[in-house]
Amino acid sequence: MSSAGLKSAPGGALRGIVRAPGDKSISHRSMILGALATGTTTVEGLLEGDDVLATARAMQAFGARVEQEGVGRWRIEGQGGFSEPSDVIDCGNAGTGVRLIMGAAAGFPMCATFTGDSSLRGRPMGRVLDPLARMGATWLGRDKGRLPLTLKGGNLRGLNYTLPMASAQVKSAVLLAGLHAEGGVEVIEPEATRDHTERMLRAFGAEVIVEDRVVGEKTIRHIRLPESQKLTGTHVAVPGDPSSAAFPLVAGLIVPGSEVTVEGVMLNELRTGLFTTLREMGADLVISNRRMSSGEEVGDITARHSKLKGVVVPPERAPAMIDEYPILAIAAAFAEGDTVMRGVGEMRVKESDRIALTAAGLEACGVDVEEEPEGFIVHGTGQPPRGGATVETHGDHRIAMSHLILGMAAQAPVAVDEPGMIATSFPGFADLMRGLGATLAEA
Ligand SMILES: O=C(O)C1=C[C@@H](OP(=O)(O)O)[C@@H](O)[C@H](O)C1
Ligand SMILES: C=C(OP(=O)(O)O)C(=O)O
Repeated sequence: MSSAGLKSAPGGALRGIVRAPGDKSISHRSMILGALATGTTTVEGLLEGDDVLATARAMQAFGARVEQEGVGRWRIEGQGGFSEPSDVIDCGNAGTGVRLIMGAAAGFPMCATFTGDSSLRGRPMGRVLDPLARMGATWLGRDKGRLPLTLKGGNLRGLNYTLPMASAQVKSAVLLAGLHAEGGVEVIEPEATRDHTERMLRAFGAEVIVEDRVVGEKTIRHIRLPESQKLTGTHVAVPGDPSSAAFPLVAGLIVPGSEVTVEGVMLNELRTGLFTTLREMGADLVISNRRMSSGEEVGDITARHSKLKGVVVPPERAPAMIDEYPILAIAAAFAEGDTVMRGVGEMRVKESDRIALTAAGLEACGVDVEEEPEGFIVHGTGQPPRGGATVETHGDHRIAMSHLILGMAAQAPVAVDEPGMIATSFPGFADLMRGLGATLAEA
């Protein structure tokens, strides 16, 4: 990892056609389900980011054979289950990796010790450990369920679990544990979250029953996994990541004269809240070439420089864009009027406290931001912000990329520390942006 910072500078229009990197959520899941399944799983378009590579190593440690066959092309020989690892499982920076793997591992009668980098060791794991403990798993670790911790699984009982927070990671951990629980599991979602685990379980041959029940004004989703599901290896084509596509697309919207197309972006509506919001702000975003790929809709998205206006983002949209608020806040800094983002308390427990760091980064760049306990408001003036700051990222890839995009259209360059962390989700970010014409240099 480079210790130098990275700096972006305002320059000419951004133009070109690029491919979105593979979706991180689906990439993790393809490794984990491939290892749990019996037989061969082949993956194309895998995101070879640090988070997913940590999950690949973990799957090897649990007994699967995992091999890279070419760029983005991987083969996993699953053993139909996990065997006890002989060393600590280090999930690096990945909340998705460790939470889903703990869920999967809980199904087997063995001990596994998990850790991660300093950011991951600070993130709450109780949200996964609580339902797993109710199913009969035990764990030993620090107060509040922070990593490192040791989990002992096996002989799980079924569970009917209402998610206390909108979290696809918690839902997925319960479903994966449920593969080996007597009576199966049911997860009840007060707010629907990304459904990649459900879709992929089906693709591997499991029965997953999803029912939407209307209760008053709300629709509550019930996801049931009956007991004794068998997974069989399959082929997974990983679609492009909308969370990564967001960066070049917002750059296209805020840099004058730009036209940027990102091809092959997944359009699952539980992931595309950002694009809906940007359109409400007046963004010229056009989706073309809609098609299906491995059970997910994908399309090409073109962004042209646009005059944006502030909006109130409906809080119920948060699960469909939870990782995209930092880059939305950058777009909001160029918009005229207030952009109100509420109901996003979950942002505080990501790789960093993303509400605090987005607000601090924008303020350092001359933008007026109001922070609230569970949200924030960006007061845009319709003019490019001043920029001219070095932004602290606390090792958060999305905070780093967001502020580098800001620097491409601000009045003065913007630098970020720890740019190496960008490789957790978007290893080719700097080169891809340079290919579009952006000015990015070591700082
Ligand atoms: O399930 C997933 O792949 C993810 C779920 C989200 O986390 P939560 O489940 O904590 O909301 C998201 O922030 C993360 O980047 C990926
Ligand atoms: C929150 C994120 O990932 P994770 O929870 O997997 O670390 C993210 O990629 O923005």
